[in-house]
Amino acid sequence: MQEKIAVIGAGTMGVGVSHAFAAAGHPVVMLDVSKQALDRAEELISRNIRYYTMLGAPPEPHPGAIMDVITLTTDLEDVADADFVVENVTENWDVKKPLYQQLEAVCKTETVFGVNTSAIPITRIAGLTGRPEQVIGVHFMNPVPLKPLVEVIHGFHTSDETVAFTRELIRGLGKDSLVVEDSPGFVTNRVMMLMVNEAICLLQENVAGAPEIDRLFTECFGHRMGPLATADLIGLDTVLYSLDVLLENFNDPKYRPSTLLRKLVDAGHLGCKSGQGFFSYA
Ligand SMILES: NC(=O)c1ccc[n+]([C@@H]2O[C@H](COP(=O)([O-])OP(=O)(O)OC[C@H]3O[C@@H](n4cnc5c(N)ncnc54)[C@H](O)[C@@H]3O)[C@@H](O)[C@H]2O)c1
Repeated sequence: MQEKIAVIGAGTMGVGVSHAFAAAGHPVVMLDVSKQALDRAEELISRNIRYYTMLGAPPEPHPGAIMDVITLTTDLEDVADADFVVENVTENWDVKKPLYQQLEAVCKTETVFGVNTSAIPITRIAGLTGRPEQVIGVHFMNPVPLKPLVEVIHGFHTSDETVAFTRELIRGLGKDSLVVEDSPGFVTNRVMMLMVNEAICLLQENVAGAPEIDRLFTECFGHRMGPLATADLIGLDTVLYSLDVLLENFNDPKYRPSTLLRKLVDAGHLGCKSGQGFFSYA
């Protein structure tokens, strides 16, 4: 019997994480506070299945197999018996904090909490629960079904059993994992968010246009995507929240988000998920 997975948050990451666990045969409960987000998630997963298979993800065993094992809900009681929670809600302490207090109250004592955050320290989140040894960072990359490696973050209290259990689950998805110690932004986003923010500053200063900035990275450095397209894929609100977390934690002005980034988020230009960011997505 495959472990039951609870995926909290049905946005950009929740969609991909649910897809990956369901494709590996796990029963998945996907929870969001927004019924609209759940409807959109269902539509996106169904649409992504054929697309990701074309790009190299394992095919569905039979049509409908992936959605068949995903239950959509807005009721937290439905995740009570999950073996593993992957939390993917908005990158904001005021949103995550009450959620962990609720999860702690509702989930069985054995449940392991996997935190899919871009930058918030895992030890800080673990401190919201009465089971800090069962809290671990699982930094999945977007789009989850196509990315071969997961950055796993070892919190101050995370136990060896929790690390082993989590890595085994990730192996079952056909992915590898790499364990790093807890620090804001971990390895990936401490570097990547700075690069993305600096690219936005260049655009703001009219040093070059968005296509030109990205082209220099794809064609000169061989990056698969430029920093601005990467920001659009992540979500500009998530980039902004992550920079705010890095700035708050390190108290170093090098993480100060560009004013253009803040303006675009205020304007509702959030990247791929809203249809418009630095580039347009029909
Ligand atoms: N976007 C990326 O590329 C990426 C990559 C790795 C990690 N992350 C992290 O994953 C998390 C989610 O990011 P995202 O891009 O999917 O965000 P998103 O804005 O696309 O989705 C967040 C979802 O969480 C839901 N939500 C908010 N509060 C909730 C609650 N209390 N209970 C249940 N659902 C709730 C929202 O309704 C929304 O559907 C963030 O912490 C982010 O930093 C994002």
